[in-house]
Amino acid sequence: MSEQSTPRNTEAAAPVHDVAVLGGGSFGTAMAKVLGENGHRVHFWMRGKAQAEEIRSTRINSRYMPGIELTGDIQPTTDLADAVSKAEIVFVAIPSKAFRAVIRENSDKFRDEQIVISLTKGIEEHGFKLMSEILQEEIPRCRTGVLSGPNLAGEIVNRDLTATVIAAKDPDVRRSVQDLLGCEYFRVYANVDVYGVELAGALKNIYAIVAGLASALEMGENAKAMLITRGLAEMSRFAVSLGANPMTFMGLAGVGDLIVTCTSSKSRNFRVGYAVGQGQKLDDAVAELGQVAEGIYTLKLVKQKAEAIGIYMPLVRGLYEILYDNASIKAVINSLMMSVQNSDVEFILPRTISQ
Ligand SMILES: NC(=O)C1=CN([C@@H]2O[C@H](COP(=O)(O)OP(=O)(O)OC[C@H]3O[C@@H](n4cnc5c(N)ncnc54)[C@H](O)[C@@H]3O)[C@@H](O)[C@H]2O)C=CC1
Ligand SMILES: O=C(CO)COP(=O)(O)O
Repeated sequence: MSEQSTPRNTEAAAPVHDVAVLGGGSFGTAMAKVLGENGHRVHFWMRGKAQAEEIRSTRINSRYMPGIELTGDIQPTTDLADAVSKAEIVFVAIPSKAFRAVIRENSDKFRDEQIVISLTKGIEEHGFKLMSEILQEEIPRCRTGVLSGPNLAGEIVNRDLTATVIAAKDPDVRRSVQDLLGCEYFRVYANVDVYGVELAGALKNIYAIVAGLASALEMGENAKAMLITRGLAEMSRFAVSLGANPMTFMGLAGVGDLIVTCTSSKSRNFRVGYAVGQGQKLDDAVAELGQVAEGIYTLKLVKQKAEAIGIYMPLVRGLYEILYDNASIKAVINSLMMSVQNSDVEFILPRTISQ
């Protein structure tokens, strides 16, 4: 049977699997919902007892997904060891700041060869580690992968059509995740460039903040296209210098995720940028959001790293100056517009190094 005609998750074909989702925020909830609707038994771990109790009794996570009913066999729990021990595959949706601590504290709960997939789009502060690297360091006995793509949680829970990417070296890991998550509204494409897929997911958050800022300033549609495209050039330049495959940036985890987060006010990173563009202080914008906007941390780390390894990232530098050095937005824009006019696609025509 050809790939196109293979039925997915038909009632007769789909076996029930035990899976764990770690993290009771927006994205953990969205992925738990997809897995539950696909007929799997979901051990849904979160820190808060009250939150777990609420989901158990009402089937709703009111703080992160108000009004969305979690149907299927989703079992909220605060017992991480129990959730992981029962699961064939574990999905981790813990913000990057807490990711290592949660995995390290519980590293002995994971089994040899167990599949563990990061859903987190961020970078660890010390050592510039991505989440898959943290998994490899903390639980090297496990088989790991990364899921990333244009995946706004608020749309997935409404069953809006969505596609994502599973990146893993091991083909069994890729296939298992495709089988578990794929359904009539959620498609899972595969990639082997784990580093590129993961780095793309973290980097695009920076440009979503830039796009939010531009939107608040009503810069226009041409400016929006310029920012997204130059953001893509900048993030792929950086990622390729660290070993990512440039072609990954043409896929869903690259340009796909960049488009959705740079054009949608459903993106938390976009919303932070928009608020700052309207004159709000960064701290106030983040506090008002009440959810994680990974880009504000990623920005600092990427700026430092880019300077350390000599990668030209004018949008990163400009946004950093606005958010952290109180630079005037107008002055930053002017300096970006008046910098040396350079190559469009530097994989075709190398940039002239004169800025
Ligand atoms: N929401 C979205 O649309 C998407 C989010 N992601 C990524 O998923 C990751 C998680 O984000 P969201 O769920 O959206 O964030 P969120 O802000 O909605 O929720 C964060 C969750 O993490 C929990 N948490 C924080 N520190 C913890 C700790 N020490 N131990 C246990 N739990 C802890 C919080 O209690 C909360 O349940 C982020 O890296 C984000 O970039 C990826 C794709 C889409
Ligand atoms: O990663 C996301 C969509 O793919 C979600 O973006 P935000 O974290 O900005 O909401």
